[in-house]
Amino acid sequence: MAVTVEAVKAALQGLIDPNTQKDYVAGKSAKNIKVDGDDVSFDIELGYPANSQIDGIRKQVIGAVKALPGVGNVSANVYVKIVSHAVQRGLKPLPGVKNIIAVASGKGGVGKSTTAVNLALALAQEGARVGILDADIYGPSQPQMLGLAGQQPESRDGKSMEPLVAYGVQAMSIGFLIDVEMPMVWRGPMVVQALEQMLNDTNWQDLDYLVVDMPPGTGDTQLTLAQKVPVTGAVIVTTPQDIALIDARKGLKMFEKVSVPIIGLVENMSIHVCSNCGHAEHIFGTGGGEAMCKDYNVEFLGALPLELNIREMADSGKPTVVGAPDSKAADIYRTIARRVAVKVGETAKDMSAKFPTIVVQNT
Ligand SMILES: Nc1ncnc2c1ncn2[C@@H]1O[C@H](COP(=O)(O)OP(=O)(O)OP(=O)(O)O)[C@@H](O)[C@H]1O
Repeated sequence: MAVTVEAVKAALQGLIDPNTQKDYVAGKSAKNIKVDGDDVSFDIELGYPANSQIDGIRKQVIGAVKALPGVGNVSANVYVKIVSHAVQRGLKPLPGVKNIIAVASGKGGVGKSTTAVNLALALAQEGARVGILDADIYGPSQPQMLGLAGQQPESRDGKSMEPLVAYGVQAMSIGFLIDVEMPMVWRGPMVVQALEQMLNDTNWQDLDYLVVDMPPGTGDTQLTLAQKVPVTGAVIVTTPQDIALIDARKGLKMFEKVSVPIIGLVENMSIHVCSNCGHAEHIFGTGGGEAMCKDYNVEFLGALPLELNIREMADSGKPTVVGAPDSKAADIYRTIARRVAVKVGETAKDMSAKFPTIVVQNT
């Protein structure tokens, strides 16, 4: 029986992409299906970085098509194409940056910066071009966590700045631009201007994702930033205790108010496993993050344990994803990163480049 394009399509329709949970036809990944005699070739386009996934997906799709009666050689070109997605109405995406992901928290100290850096590193490990912008005015910690402490960005033309680079991730920090010893009342008003400068005057090199480590909280400064930074979506980090969750809710509402889609929630310091006896304790309570996600119809991206190693590695300039890539925690960060990328891929695409600028002239 001769093989047909329809039969190949049906076979791909019967397979679920393990990351998007959609079949390859409904998810618009299957392209260019060609049948030449017995031989079949097709493309599978993934909208998220997938270094660790490509081989598995190639085997999965080739296996299913090979099982069709009458099929000879099967070749599948599985590749990644990350596109730019829409930002808040009235804002323009940044040139050279396809997607900005804000990492925020309702209150300080919940592990937002640690989550942001591991998220950026995990996206880079999966093959994406990634930058991190440290806008955490209360404690800019990205230079330390990336082993860049003491370094300063260079300017080649006296106007724009070159990002520093660590582990393949381009980095810029508000700590480079303002005196963090200065009292907060003076720093506050400078934050918005400094952030705009970092966004616009950094020579970001062709980024798929720019992760922005936002200042914690839901005050005026945070609201202004949420309005001014052209983001694709926001990730909220919280710990499971009630008091942090109340603040996380406020964070979620703040982004909703300014029409920024919520990518999901990360629960940090979820459980503590004693490194001596292995006993597991929910120090900050349990189930709060997931319950909140159900209430607000937001994706629960994952939960990180409270683990000495996570803090030590971040402090030493080699966060878990690069410092202990084979650890369980690194695996959780990578899973969260993949979910974030898939979720970004599902938001509305940026069409601004497709429309001509319309100028109304009185003649
Ligand atoms: N899962 C974890 N296990 C152990 N320590 C952690 C974990 N996550 C973060 N930490 C540590 O907790 C401290 C606070 O984390 P971090 O700076 O990421 O929080 P933050 O929410 O960004 O705080 P702020 O916004 O106030 O700067 C850091 O010392 C960090 O190393």
